[in-house]
Amino acid sequence: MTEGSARGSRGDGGPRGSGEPGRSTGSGGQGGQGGHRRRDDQGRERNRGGQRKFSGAAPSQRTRRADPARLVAFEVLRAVAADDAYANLVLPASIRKHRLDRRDAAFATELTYGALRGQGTYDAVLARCVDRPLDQLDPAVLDALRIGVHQLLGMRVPAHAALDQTVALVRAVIGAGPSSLVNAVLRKVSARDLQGWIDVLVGGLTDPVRIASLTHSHPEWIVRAFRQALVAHGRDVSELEALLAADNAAPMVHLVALPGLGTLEQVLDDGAEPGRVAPDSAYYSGGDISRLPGIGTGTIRVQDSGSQLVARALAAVELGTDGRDSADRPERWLDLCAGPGGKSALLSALGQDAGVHLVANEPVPHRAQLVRQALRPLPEASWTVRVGDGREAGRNEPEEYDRVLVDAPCTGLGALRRRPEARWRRRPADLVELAPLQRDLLTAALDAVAPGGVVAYVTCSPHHAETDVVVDDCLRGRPEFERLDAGAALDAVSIGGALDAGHGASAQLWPHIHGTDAMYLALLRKTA
Ligand SMILES: C[S@@+](CC[C@H](N)C(=O)[O-])C[C@H]1O[C@@H](n2cnc3c(N)ncnc32)[C@H](O)[C@@H]1O
Repeated sequence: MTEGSARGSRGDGGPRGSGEPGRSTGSGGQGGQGGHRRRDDQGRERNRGGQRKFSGAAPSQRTRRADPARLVAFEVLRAVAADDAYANLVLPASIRKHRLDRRDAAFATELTYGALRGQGTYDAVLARCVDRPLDQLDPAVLDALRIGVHQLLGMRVPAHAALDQTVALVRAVIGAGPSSLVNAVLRKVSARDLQGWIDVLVGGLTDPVRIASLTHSHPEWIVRAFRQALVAHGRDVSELEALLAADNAAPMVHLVALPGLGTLEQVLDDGAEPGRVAPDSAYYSGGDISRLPGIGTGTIRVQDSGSQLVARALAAVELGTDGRDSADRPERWLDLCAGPGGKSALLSALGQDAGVHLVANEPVPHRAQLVRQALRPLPEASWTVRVGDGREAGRNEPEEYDRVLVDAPCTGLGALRRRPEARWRRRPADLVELAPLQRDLLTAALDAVAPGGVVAYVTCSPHHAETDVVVDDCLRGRPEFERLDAGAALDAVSIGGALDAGHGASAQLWPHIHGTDAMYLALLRKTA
């Protein structure tokens, strides 16, 4: 597991002056002696001077005041576990509530996301250090332990600080009772580094899936699915390690400037890097994006480069001429599953010069409202947002559209790096539940597309059951559809023009190869 190795390491710079604005002092840490921690702009925590020993004071005698950044991480983990909350929604609110400065916010973010992503490996380590099954622990204590373990193994926070501060957190928010247990367990954990623990966990194992699962903190069924998808798309199975590791690295925020509307100049001046695969894109890791120019007006949007590429591929791919009357009229495009509107906005911007009218369909009213917001920078006459069930599009509007995007509801297994808790929440049963909807939506799109028109079937998941299997099922008995080379279509709209996303019946983007979410694309053209 690579979590935190870059962002969470310590000790690569000198100590800062104690009067520095925004420095978090915490309280009573380091054995209740009032020791200060310092964090740099990335939230890395540093030693004040050399390694210190663990506190001599009994856990029950130590401070009860929790470091606010750790408190934030704890609150988010609790909300995720107890309320099924999404970390990326709860975290910013908790950071605001506790008024963390930029450094503490970075530390809290790394601690929260790292503890969530690493949970599989960390729980396996904890199981070796706790004298009872983990499900017999108070869930709040288990979350506090995970926070402690990530500091020790994923962030390389000095061991004494990780222990003392986690014990302080437990005393403050749970009570003095479990503090001795937490102290004792974390001491045991601190005896090895991450690799040392992984060696212990996988020692004697032979099943490569189990080994990869423990090493890279993914559920085994997901490891198996990734392995199968790599092979299905002609990649070497040895890439699995890199793919899993990519899910554990904190991803950069990807930005897109809507063509004809936004410019990235200022964002790049502000420290963003130019995107490497999608045109008019950038990568940003400088924190709060809301202050970036263009974000407020919606002309620059947060969107993974993979999502950008699949939308661009659909917009650019050649239509068939047979039976189409598009020479006489502007094209009509349909985004069948549009909420929250990221691809709708890019599609509409891409279609402006050709006078395209985009219908963005979304059944959930509040998500449809987000689509309207996303489309706000585009001329109102060029788009329609509709609240409706996409499954009815084929019956209600047969052969109406020239290009149809089916960005299907899916497990999201291709975006695990951006949704730290998702891998533990998803179940194989979700695939079964989503399967009929995915098929119905694609079938509706096949019916709604005009002769010569193209349907893009897209998922942010590489799982075979919701990608190629769905497309194969829906195309059975539909000889009027031809599969286009989706890899070539992606190449044609990418920077450099050679993405290596596969040139078979479908294309697959990968985090470890393309730096994108694992987006799947199939392009299906209706012949006359
Ligand atoms: C993967 S998301 C789409 C993301 C969107 N294309 C974007 O880029 O912002 C799938 C969407 O499908 C919607 N959905 C669920 N059931 C649907 C249905 N029966 N018809 C159409 N859309 C549906 C969900 O509400 C969700 O907004």
